Amino acid sequence: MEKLRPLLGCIADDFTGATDLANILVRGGMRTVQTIGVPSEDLAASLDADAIVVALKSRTAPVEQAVSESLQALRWLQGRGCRQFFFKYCSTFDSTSAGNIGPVAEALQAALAADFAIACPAFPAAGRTAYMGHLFVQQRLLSESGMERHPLTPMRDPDLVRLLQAQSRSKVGLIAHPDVAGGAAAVRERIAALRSQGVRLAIADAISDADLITLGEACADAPLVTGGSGMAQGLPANFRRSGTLPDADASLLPRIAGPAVVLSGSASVATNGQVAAWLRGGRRGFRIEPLALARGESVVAAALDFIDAGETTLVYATSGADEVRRVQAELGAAHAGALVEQALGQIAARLRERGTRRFVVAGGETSGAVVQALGLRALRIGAQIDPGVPETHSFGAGEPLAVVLKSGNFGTEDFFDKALRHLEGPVA
Ligand SMILES: Nc1ncnc2c1ncn2[C@@H]1O[C@H](COP(=O)(O)OP(=O)(O)O)[C@@H](O)[C@H]1O
Ligand SMILES: O=C(O)[C@@H](O)C(=O)COP(=O)(O)O
Repeated sequence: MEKLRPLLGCIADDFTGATDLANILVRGGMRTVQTIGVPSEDLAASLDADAIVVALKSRTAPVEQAVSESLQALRWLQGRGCRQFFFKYCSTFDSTSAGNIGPVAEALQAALAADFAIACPAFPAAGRTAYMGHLFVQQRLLSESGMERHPLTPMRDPDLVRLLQAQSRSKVGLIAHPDVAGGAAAVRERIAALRSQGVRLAIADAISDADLITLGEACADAPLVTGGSGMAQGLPANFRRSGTLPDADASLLPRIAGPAVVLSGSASVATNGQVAAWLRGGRRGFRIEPLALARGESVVAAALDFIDAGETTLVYATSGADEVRRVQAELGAAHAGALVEQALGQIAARLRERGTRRFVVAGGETSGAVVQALGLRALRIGAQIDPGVPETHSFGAGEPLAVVLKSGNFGTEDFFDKALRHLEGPVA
């Protein structure tokens, strides 16, 4: 088979966010692989894809580190021959108070000699919309959505132009909704006007998928696009229009058989509902107690004893906000998180040795820990299970595994069952 040259090179600031973006690209008909960090050259040879997403863990890293890792990823993607580049951040614009999004976007712009880039975190399918430069989560402004209390990236300003301007050296502008509603030509006109005023980065409004398609079309010739996963929705059509992307189902993956496990270290509201629904259904569950881990009890061994290859087990540290606060007050948030992540990582690695082949993981940080403990290097992206969450298969690191990485906020209440049913699906 002829080897594909990638068209789109993406840099994502976290693992589940990378998977979310890859899912959008696959739905747009682009065969997509996600790499765990910047890959080594030996993996490059097996990366046959229309789009490559390099997953970094740079969202909460110090600014200089986020910039240097993003530039390293860019150089690697340029070396693969990508024609356009996408910087993916969270649909809630998660950035530290020092602000990684502006500096990374500006560094990528400088490296690509791109004097203008759009910035649009909107993802209406997940309830994130941007209007007049203000970001909403469902019906609430970002700063009143709960995100203002996020432990690592508290989002207290919903005015994204002001926020991005505070993070950036260059002038930030706005492509407001009336221009977006006017279609791709109106957006291009607005971009030309902003450029003539010296604006180099502009927040773009979007309240619907149609708006995102318009913005994507307007960015057909842009060397760099930045945004949430939704902003990538319109990009595959550009490649198809230019004749570089054939019509194909990009989501086909063969079936991987073998025992399954669900690992949840996510503390978010959606995951709490999913864990509760699983347990309410009388399904097998093993609770990881961070305080027991801190006391040095053999929690990992107990979990491994409890897990039954015949019946899928949920291993979870997921707890309500009050319980997490109580644990964090005792252990410190970072230590508590590290203990849980390490335990879930160890359990995953041991289960793989015991023959488990299918892993459903909940939580961004948790996914990072599990993927690293399993030594995964790259994932081929399959069909969507729920918005933002596709099935993936590992490759380039031993026998392939079926892996589902669920961002904390994503998925319906029956997500774990749905994901397991999906992995059982017909052989492609
Ligand atoms: N019961 C708990 N007490 C304290 N920390 C926890 C608990 N359960 C999970 N954690 C930690 O909270 C963090 C959750 O982050 P993440 O995995 O990104 O999911 P989410 O962002 O959906 O909450 C992880 O570091 C995890 O180890
Ligand atoms: O854009 C989004 O909302 C997601 O892709 C994402 O990045 C979520 O991050 P986590 O909640 O940390 O998984």
